[in-house]
Amino acid sequence: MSCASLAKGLLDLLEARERMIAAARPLTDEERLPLEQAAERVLAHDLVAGLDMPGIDNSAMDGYALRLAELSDAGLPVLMRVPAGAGAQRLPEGGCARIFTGAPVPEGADCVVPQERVRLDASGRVQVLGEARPGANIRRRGEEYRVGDTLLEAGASLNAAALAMIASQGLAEVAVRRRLRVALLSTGDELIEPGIPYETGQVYNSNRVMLQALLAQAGCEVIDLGIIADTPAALHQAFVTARDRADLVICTGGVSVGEEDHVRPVLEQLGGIRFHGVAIKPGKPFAFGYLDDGTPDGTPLIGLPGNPVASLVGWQLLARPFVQGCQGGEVAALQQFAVRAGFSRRASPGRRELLRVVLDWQGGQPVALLAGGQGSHMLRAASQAHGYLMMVADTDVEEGHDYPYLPAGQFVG
Ligand SMILES: Nc1nc2c(c(=O)[nH]1)N[C@H]1C(S)=C(S)[C@@H](COP(=O)(O)OP(=O)(O)OC[C@H]3O[C@@H](n4cnc5c(N)ncnc54)[C@H](O)[C@@H]3O)O[C@H]1N2
Ligand code: MOO
Repeated sequence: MSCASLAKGLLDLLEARERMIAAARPLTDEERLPLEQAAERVLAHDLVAGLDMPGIDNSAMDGYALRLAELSDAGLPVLMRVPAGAGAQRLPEGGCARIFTGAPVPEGADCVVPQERVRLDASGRVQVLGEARPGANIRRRGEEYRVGDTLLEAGASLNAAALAMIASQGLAEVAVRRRLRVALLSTGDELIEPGIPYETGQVYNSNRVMLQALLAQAGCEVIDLGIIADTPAALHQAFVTARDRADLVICTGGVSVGEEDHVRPVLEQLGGIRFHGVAIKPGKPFAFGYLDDGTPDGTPLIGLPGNPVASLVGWQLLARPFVQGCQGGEVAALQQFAVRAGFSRRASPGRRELLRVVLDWQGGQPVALLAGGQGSHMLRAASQAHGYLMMVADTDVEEGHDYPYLPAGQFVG
């Protein structure tokens, strides 16, 4: 989208995202962890294979290992039994071996025939039914990778399969990047914590638990500073405390333009703003800057809007890639593909709107339907959406036309 069509003073979403990614300075501190504590952490160094995989030629099936050249109508006697875990052995001439999945293929054998494809005659000799091919059902030593190969690159996120692969190398520990320490604070005198009796005009703090969950999913250590009073002095004090304890400060609310919105002026006093305002709906009053001298040597601060869905979108599209970059992880490009809209909707002037939608499969094709109310305070649709249908600023959605769809799954973790 050209900048000319953006609402005045607002950055385009993709430019703001690029700026956040470029601003991230990867943490260099690392720690060694037992594998059972390393799930979803970021690998600190390339992982190089110390063992061939598989380590031996082994059977992929329960069956019989044999020499193809010795097969005849007379069948082969079973001369040995090789369970998984057995040591190296040689197949005697003129016979075959009973073998099990994962067991070492005895030297000399060039094929494993699954037990379903043999018949044992009255004397217990093995007759192969159908054709047997050289090398069939033998998993060769090193066929997946060899000693010295790079298995994972530094920055990889340790998912369950990655942890299993590290374990399969015989390693009990792994070096990972230290968790990013994030100070989290909510502003707003109307806010009360869940569990407290409600009085008219008050608002339960829903951003706090949402961001705690999102930060935990992203592998951060959360320093929760709770609700801060809506005064410049209280916010000033909270930012100083946060700055001294954390690598990054995230606050929600008070980031718009009213006289009750103190985030921007206090950030300007204590450091400097890099940008404020992104041409998206929800999520417009997103702010990014640094405490201390306002340069990247200071502590970064992200101001998310108070409206809960605006806060969620600001996290997913802008704050999360910054956090991933700071953790030394990979920041994937936004995943999107075209999906048909099952509704029509008027455009927002000057902002891309991210509609919370569910996919309905109609005749094998996905069709996007609104997941519910689209106000930036409406959590119900956000909690049920499968993803976002991204509208172009100033362009209406017309039912039956295709639009970019961003699956929500890409924002998890
Ligand atoms: N004159 C203008 N007014 C507003 C503009 C604007 O450009 N000009 N922008 C609007 C947009 S867009 C948004 S988004 C909001 C964001 O405002 P703030 O970030 O300053 O947030 P608050 O005013 O503090 O709160 C907005 C809304 O969200 C509720 N809230 C705040 N914190 C929480 C929380 N932790 N949990 C649940 N709900 C929260 C708060 O009660 C308000 O209802 O500004 C528009 N206004
Ligand atoms: O950008 Mo705000 O999030 O529309 O409500």
